[in-house]
Amino acid sequence: MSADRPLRVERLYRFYRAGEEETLALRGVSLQVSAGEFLAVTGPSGSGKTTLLSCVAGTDEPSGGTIWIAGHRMSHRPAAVRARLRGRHLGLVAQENNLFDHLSVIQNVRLAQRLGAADRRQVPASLDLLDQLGLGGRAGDVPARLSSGELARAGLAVALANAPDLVVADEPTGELDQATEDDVLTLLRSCADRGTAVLVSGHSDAVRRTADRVLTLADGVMQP
Ligand SMILES: Nc1ncnc2c1ncn2[C@@H]1O[C@H](COP(=O)(O)OP(=O)(O)OP(=O)(O)O)[C@@H](O)[C@H]1O
Repeated sequence: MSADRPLRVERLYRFYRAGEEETLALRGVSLQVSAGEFLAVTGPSGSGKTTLLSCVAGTDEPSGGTIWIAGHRMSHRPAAVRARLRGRHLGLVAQENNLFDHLSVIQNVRLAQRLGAADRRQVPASLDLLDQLGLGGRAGDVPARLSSGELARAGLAVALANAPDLVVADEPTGELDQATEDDVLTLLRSCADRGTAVLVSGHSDAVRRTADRVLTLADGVMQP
């Protein structure tokens, strides 16, 4: 087991307590994603997918277990350390768009690059990245002028702004029409084909078909 795999999750637990009520959302989940691999996590509503991906992204803290991102421990670290690791190693694809409305597409990408503080030599030129995603002609437009497909691409450009080791997308295709869903999955697939590790949650057959490997969560437990 290599220490510098883009993602390693070991025996992850997450309890939620709300008053008297306790929910065990993750019960000893382990998984790994290799460079260039597209892993889909599927499972019924409430099975723990969002909880798992939030812990991986460091926006939530697990109750037990360990998460390693590109050889760095993400779990049980202060929020500021998790945010720094997220900026350097992770690209997050948000369900709602992750763009600032008053900035153009290219300004959004450049802002993500300034905040991410990744190794500058690895960071793609912002316009090259937009060209790769078919958005070169939209660089100067604000999000309100983009179609839903272009918005999804622009969100992905922000996620890829710092050449992340791992892209995490929680149900990225949830609200999208079929053509835009196919578009987003094709782009995530090509990220994996260029060597990035990709972790996606989702229900659809298209997500399952696009992935190299599909794992199923049920009631917080990864199914064999
Ligand atoms: N902040 C919270 N407080 C209390 N319980 C929570 C919280 N977040 C999630 N849960 C519970 O944890 C379990 C897993 O939820 P989670 O959102 O991770 O599932 P999911 O598989 O992503 O569902 P969906 O497909 O509907 O998004 C559920 O029982 C949910 O009610």
